[in-house]
Amino acid sequence: MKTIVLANPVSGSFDKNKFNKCLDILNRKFRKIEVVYTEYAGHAEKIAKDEDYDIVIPAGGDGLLNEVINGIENRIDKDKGILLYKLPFGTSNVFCREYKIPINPIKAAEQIDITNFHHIPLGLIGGRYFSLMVGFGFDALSVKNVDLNLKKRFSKFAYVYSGLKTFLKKEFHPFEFFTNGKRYEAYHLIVAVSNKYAGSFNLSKKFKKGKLNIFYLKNDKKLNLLKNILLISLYNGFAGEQIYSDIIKLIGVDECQIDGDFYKLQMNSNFVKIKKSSFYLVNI
Ligand SMILES: Nc1ncnc2c1ncn2[C@@H]1O[C@H](COP(=O)(O)OP(=O)(O)OP(=O)(O)O)[C@@H](O)[C@H]1O
Repeated sequence: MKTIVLANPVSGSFDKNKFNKCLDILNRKFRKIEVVYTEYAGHAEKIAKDEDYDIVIPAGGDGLLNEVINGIENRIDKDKGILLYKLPFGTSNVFCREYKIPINPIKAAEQIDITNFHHIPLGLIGGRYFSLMVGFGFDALSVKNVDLNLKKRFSKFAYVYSGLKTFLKKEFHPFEFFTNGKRYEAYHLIVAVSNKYAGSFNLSKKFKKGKLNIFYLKNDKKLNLLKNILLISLYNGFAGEQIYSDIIKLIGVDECQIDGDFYKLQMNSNFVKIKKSSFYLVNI
């Protein structure tokens, strides 16, 4: 069994000492480990797609994990049964919170147990897979406007600041989507396969795992948007409309955030689909 650890040395909470301790633990557990430090955005995706391995352990944030997942899902031999685990060295580590991987990376390394594993639901839009969510409107623009220097210095608060600026300044545009035999119009939309959002908040108490959980606001009233931001942050719940589906056709919008990173879609007409991961997430 070949294990590859892909570390992003510029991820939000990367710490060389802690990482070395994690490697000591992993070296004791696995016989053959290769460690690669990413050198640029996209590097982890290329390795995950092209290299030979049985277990892959990204050490970084949700953006790094998203690259690894897209790398695996685009492999020719993606059904060979790759195992995946994650060491949380990111800014918000939403994926680890969703799947109850300890937020302390050393504890996460200690608790890895490759005798337990399962597929996880993924979303797919415009050729990109996601393990958390895709967001449009306020969600997308807040991520787009994050100042990367502020993110380096103030971590999560850079997102809060960007959200505030976006909320105060931006006008939002309507777009439409079709699902379950109906047409919907929205200004803000989150399509989630994970209930955890922006850290440890929950999107909904009625979240359905294995479905596209669709949260949308059908008007652009700022008060309505504010109410939702506050409700998610304070009460773990979304006050707008919530529906479930397996497939959505979305028209009139091409800017989104995927798993916390801004992404420009190639077209402004796209399907969002639910998929089962071809890899297995190692359980704890
Ligand atoms: N060596 C590198 N130099 C610059 N960018 C990189 C490098 N390696 C990976 N990246 C990019 O950095 C982005 C952010 O990294 P990552 O997700 O690991 O940390 P984060 O943003 O702090 O955490 P989170 O996504 O949980 O908030 C990723 O989308 C990835 O494409």
